[in-house]
Amino acid sequence: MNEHLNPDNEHYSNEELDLERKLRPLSFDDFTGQEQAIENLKIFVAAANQRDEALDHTLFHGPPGLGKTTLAHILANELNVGIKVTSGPVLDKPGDLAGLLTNLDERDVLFIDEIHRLSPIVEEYLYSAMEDYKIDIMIESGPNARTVQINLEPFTLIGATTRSGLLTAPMRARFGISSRLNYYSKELLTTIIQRSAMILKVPISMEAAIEIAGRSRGTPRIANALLRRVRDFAQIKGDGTITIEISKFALQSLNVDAHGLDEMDNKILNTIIDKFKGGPVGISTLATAVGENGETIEEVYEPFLIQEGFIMRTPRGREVTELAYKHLNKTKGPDQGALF
Ligand SMILES: Nc1ncnc2c1ncn2[C@@H]1O[C@H](COP(=O)(O)OP(=O)(O)OP(=O)(O)O)[C@@H](O)[C@H]1O
Ligand SMILES: [Mg+2]
Repeated sequence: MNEHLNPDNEHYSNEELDLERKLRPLSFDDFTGQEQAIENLKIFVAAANQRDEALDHTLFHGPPGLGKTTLAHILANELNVGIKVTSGPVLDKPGDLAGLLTNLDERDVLFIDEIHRLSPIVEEYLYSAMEDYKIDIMIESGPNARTVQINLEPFTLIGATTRSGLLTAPMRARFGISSRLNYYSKELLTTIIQRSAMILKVPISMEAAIEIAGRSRGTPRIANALLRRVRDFAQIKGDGTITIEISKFALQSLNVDAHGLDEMDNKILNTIIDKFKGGPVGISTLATAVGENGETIEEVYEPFLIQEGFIMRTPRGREVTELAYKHLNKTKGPDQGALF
């Protein structure tokens, strides 16, 4: 497994990487939530296994930290095949891709993270590999240079992206299976935190797990990260057990937002309130004001803010709700809301 090719990992310290690996579910049964997606995948995998065929190419899309990479590895495990891991920005020449593809065994998985960031040349090269399991490679150079077509073993490409809107239509069309991951409920995150605590061998009360879950922005990665930090507080300030008191104290010390909103979430809400009187404001205007790409706001930030009831989408743009004012301790100006 070429984990080192995964740029994802750059953001983590060794300790964190190690824990990430330990906490990562390895099978469908270990994986909590995303029920609809999992139920379908189980069927597709069972059918492919029964026919002894490669699983159809599969795309996972959705916000960061919800389990796309985890599911790619689970699929390889459940298919009982090998997996090679790479990512869009790393593959800059068709030759790199050819090397990976020709080393795949029958039914193996090739996982390409951040697949929306493939260069157009590499992407085009991938098309015939996906479609006919064939690629052209250039042999020799100079006057003798020529291309030969070689056959690949049937394989499964698994792509992951936080930005499905940036995938080209031809790329998207080549995935037989496409699965969108959604934010996790507080209940599911509580279960995930309890499972992680068990693996880390740290006792945790039900109340504490619920408290941490509520501050995790619907995201298992954040839930696990908070659990690890709260565990430190329990170890140093308490007797090692994660109680509700320790959790509240730790989360407050860590400045974790009561809803788990991150900096950009809060910036978006603050901007709509302060600069646009609470909205409605169009996505591109908002994007310029917060200095983020409009599509990123739509795919990565907004879904959570809408799900949690901080923002409403109206035909004239985005509007913040009462809950957003309350969350940010702001009051509506006199002329705000008067239009409605
Ligand atoms: N359903 C789940 N149950 C338990 N743990 C989960 C689940 N989904 C994700 N995790 C945990 O959250 C961490 C982050 O998940 P993962 O790396 O798969 O997210 P991702 O969607 O690939 O994120 P990114 O877009 O940033 O690459 C994993 O290490 C795993 O431990
Ligand atoms: Mg990932």
